[in-house]
Amino acid sequence: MQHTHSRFLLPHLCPPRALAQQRQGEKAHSRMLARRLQAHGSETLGEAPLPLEKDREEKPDWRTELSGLAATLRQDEGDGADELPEAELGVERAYLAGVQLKRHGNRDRFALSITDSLEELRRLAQTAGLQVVGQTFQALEAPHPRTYLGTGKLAELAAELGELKPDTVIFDDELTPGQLRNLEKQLAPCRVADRAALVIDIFSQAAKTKEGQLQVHLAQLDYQLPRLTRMWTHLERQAGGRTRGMGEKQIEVDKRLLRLRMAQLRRQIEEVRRHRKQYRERRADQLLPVISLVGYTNAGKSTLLNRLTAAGVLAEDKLFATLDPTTRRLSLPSGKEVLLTDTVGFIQKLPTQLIAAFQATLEEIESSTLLMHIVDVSHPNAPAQSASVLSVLAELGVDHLPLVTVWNKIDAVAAPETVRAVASAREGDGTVCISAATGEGMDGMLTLLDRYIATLLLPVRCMLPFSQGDLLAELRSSGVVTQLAWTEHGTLVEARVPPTLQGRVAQYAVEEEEFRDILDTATFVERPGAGTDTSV
Ligand SMILES: Nc1nc2c(ncn2[C@@H]2O[C@H](COP(=O)(O)OP(=O)(O)OP(=O)(O)O)[C@@H](O)[C@H]2O)c(=O)[nH]1
Ligand SMILES: [Mg+2]
Repeated sequence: MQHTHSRFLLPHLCPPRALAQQRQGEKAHSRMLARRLQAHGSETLGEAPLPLEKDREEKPDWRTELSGLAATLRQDEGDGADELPEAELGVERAYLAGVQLKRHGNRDRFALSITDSLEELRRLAQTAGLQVVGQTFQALEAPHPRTYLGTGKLAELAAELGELKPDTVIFDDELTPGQLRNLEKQLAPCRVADRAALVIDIFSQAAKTKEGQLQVHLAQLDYQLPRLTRMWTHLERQAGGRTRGMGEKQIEVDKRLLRLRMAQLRRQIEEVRRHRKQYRERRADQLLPVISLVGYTNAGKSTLLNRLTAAGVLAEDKLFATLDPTTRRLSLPSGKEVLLTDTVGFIQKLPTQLIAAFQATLEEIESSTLLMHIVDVSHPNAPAQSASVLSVLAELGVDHLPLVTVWNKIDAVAAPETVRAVASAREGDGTVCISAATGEGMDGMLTLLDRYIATLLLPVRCMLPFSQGDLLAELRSSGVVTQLAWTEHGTLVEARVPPTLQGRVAQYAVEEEEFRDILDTATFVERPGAGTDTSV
């Protein structure tokens, strides 16, 4: 069961393999020391010493050193080269394979072309630290149910793999457990992985918070559960098929253990969430409207959060740079304060295990007042990326939330004027064009947010006792107060407020008619001006 404890699904990042790499490294280091000793005329040439922990601490990048050493050894001594192939030094070579669907239904009008999808897979592979050595695809009505590719194409692929000798072949779609088993048999010794495992591994590398790590671990186990059988085929091979029963029994035991572990993880996630929620509820700014930044991975969500709030979130040209949500306060031009949340990016063919595992994080999105859909308009596949974000939002059941579309990276498009014209002609309020990198378009975008937020707030009319001064202050800060009057019984308020605040003033609510009556007799009345200013 060691595979279930590993942090990664792809073999290149598994601890056992890392260990093997380390051992290889140590051997090489020993050989280097031995050769140095030889060069310096020492007589001690027996068992060369292993590098001490201390040595390694002083040279944190000992692998880089080893790569150089491996090259030297290859030149110097033929035998050394066999023991230190590139893969053993941390660079795993991968080959990519995909299927181009011959017929797209209307739903897939915006689906990525196979070349673009493979290009994206290449970027994913690189993000995971793999070196891509080649790629291929086949046009099919649908992936072959047993082998993903057709028989002829598979033979071709096997021959190509024989030539290029990559460590792993990665398929562009999630393979069924059956496809995975068959492909492993036919493509051995090359290992077989799929897009889902790759994305889950990248998430695993990126998760920083406890909750994020638990969620990724859950996704890994969920992915492994139906695929467990393959881990035990060696038992059957060893005994020429006679121990078949034993292997199967073991699988059952493993599956049960895995399910138990998953249940435990779910409980832990729930626990962490409860803590976070309690903490959040104690924060006063919980009552502010929440705007969530959603969008395709690498669209520029974190860059925008950083520009607007100096959040200092890591933003880089890398897929899935952000995994754990970050929230910051933001003042809109009207003076209204909102919370802006940066979320995990989406990708086409998002593994279902991840959607399930990230349900907790995505509930954050669910409780948003407004979504801001950030699109990298400079990307050649922007329409396809947009469409897949919208379909993931629908899959998550949050497509009912109001959404503002923001076309980012306008600085990087060839014809910005044309793009701007298309944007402003779009339905509804149009689409704002910005550059999170240069700051262009920020004012227009913030004004639009102000307008949206004002319309999204719910109307309330209430009579607050004088003892509820704090609540009145909250109404002013997170809502838009439209009328205010002082009476001998308390403060009469008409305002538009975020849904969270509406519940809290409900007990002081007054009907419109009653409101008018009290207003007529009020001693002092203020009309701050609807929707424009809250500084009453
Ligand atoms: N030219 C240009 N580049 C930008 C702009 N905004 C972001 N970028 C770059 O795009 C890359 C991705 O930006 P991020 O902010 O990390 O993107 P993200 O949406 O948070 O990505 P994930 O967290 O990976 O989902 C970085 O290299 C940014 O510097 C922009 O307006 N113009
Ligand atoms: Mg990010």
